[in-house]
Amino acid sequence: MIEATLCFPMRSRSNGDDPTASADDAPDEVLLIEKRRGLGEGWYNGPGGKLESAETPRECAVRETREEVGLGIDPADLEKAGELRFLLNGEEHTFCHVFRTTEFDGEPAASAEARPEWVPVEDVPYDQMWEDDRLWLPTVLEGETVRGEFRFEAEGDEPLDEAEFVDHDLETGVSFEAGD
Ligand SMILES: COc1nc(N)nc2c1ncn2[C@H]1C[C@H](O)[C@@H](COP(=O)(O)OP(=O)(O)OP(=O)(O)O)O1
Repeated sequence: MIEATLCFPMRSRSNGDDPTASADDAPDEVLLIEKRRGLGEGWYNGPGGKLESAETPRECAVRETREEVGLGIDPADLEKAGELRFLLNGEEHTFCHVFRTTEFDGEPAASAEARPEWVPVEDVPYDQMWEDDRLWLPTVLEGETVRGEFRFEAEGDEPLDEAEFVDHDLETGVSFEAGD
């Protein structure tokens, strides 16, 4: 079983040029990446990746976001937003910790792994993303929490990103342990 993370940096569009903007404006843009290699290549997703040994999920989300798009994040500024279990042919394939943050340093920059893009939350390109994303990501981008199980079926040794999405269970408004 793979343990992995996804991180969704968010900002308010109006905090840029709009003189009437307030720091309290709700975040309405999310930083997505177009994945350039590996699992989910060519699709949009949040920055993220697999945990390295002895790394916590928060440390992984911080490291992957820095490596993929160059943003600096304090682990304490990550808000746990979800836990997703992906099953392939009935076996647990990936357990994914989802984080959201509005606190980060720097400007996103492309890397060998990812091309970053700020996207208004109403324009998230779900037709160019993992099929499960449209079920849980809107809730995460609204500031809520999710816990879900998503089941995929594949022929032979087909990888997860070529498998067929079959069904799911999803719970919203869940609580996570402090520090999770
Ligand atoms: C099955 O549905 C999925 N949906 C979404 N949105 N994201 C998923 C799904 N399955 C896996 N993922 C995420 C989890 C990780 O963030 C990435 C895959 O990461 P990758 O395998 O590329 O891991 P890295 O550590 O970055 O890769 P390297 O080994 O190349 O360093 O997809």
